[in-house]
Amino acid sequence: MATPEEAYMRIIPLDFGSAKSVPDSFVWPQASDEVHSSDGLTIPVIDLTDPNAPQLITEACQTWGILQLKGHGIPTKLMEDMESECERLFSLPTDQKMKALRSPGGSTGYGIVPMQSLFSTTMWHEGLTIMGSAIDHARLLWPNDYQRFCDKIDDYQKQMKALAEQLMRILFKAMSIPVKEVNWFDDPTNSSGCNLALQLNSYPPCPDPTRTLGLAPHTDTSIVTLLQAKTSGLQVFKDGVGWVAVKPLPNALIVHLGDFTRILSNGQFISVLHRVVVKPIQRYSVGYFFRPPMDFAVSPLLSKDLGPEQVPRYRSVTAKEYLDLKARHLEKAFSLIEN
Ligand SMILES: C=C1C[C@]23C[C@H]1CC[C@H]2[C@@]12CCC[C@@](C)(C(=O)O1)[C@H]2[C@@H]3C(=O)O
Ligand SMILES: O=C(O)CCC(=O)C(=O)O
Ligand SMILES: [Fe+2]
Repeated sequence: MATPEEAYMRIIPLDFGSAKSVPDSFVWPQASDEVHSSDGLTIPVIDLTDPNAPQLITEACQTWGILQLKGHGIPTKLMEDMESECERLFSLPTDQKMKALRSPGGSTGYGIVPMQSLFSTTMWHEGLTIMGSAIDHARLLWPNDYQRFCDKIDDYQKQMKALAEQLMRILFKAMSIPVKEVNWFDDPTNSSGCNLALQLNSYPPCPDPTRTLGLAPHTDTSIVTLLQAKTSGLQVFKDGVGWVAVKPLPNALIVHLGDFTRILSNGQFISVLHRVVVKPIQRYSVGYFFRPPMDFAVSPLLSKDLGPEQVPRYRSVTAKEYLDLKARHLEKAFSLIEN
């Protein structure tokens, strides 16, 4: 298994900007799988200010595990600023971006995503992972002009955290789980341990989009992921249907459930399998990963009023244990914790 750095080196010889063709090492045969986009089938769109939002969100989580959210209250200006910060970051010269390279086994930094090291084929993608303050990476990327980036990232994370917590309360209520069951949730001191993460994604223009993939099929290791993207490229897998294209509505946020909610809900909610296809034009996305503290015991929070017959489908694991299983086995991690 290639180390992240070795895997990364498979990308550096290819300066995406000047690629005239897709090298064999980037070829994903499944990239040309048939996808639903013309038959009108798409993911639910819900307005958070709708009085029925909790019910609608719950249904979307049980049937799709993903939805587009309007009325979320995140300032449009802030979302646009994030898009332009992505543009400013990923249009830096490669050798400048390399100064913030994610170190092998490191959890933050520039370059490939952790799951890349599980595949022998390279994804048409570059990213920056941030946990907490972005200052360490920003100082490497822009030695004389890093404050603006850090301020935007801080503001964005603060807003996203508040929205993620609001959604969590809705989901926990739907699972009829008293929020007090997960003390880290309300405990302001502990919430700093929530190991939240921000992932900035760049999918450079691709000369032959049907030959490669931006991100391979995966589920997120989160409770919930809040994603912004201006253009299409995200596809979600729906059982019995196949790949369904997501067409982002202007200023809407894509909310998808991660593995931890599937475990907490004892399989009632879906952790949506998704992938990203690429195009001849540049695409950016920003994902906010809301995750519990590393030492939090993740197990089905069986609600009392769903009756004693509720059998936990998964054994209890700490978030750290599950992350390690996921990093090594990707989707197989679920079968490794099933009772
Ligand atoms: C906070 C996170 C969540 C990460 C790891 C870390 C930073 C980057 C995220 C992704 C993004 C791309 C898919 C994925 C599977 C990957 O390899 O990197 C995600 C992973 C996870 O959701 O497990
Ligand atoms: O770019 C996208 O639309 C999705 C990105 C994603 O799945 C991720 O960052 O985990
Ligand atoms: Fe994802």
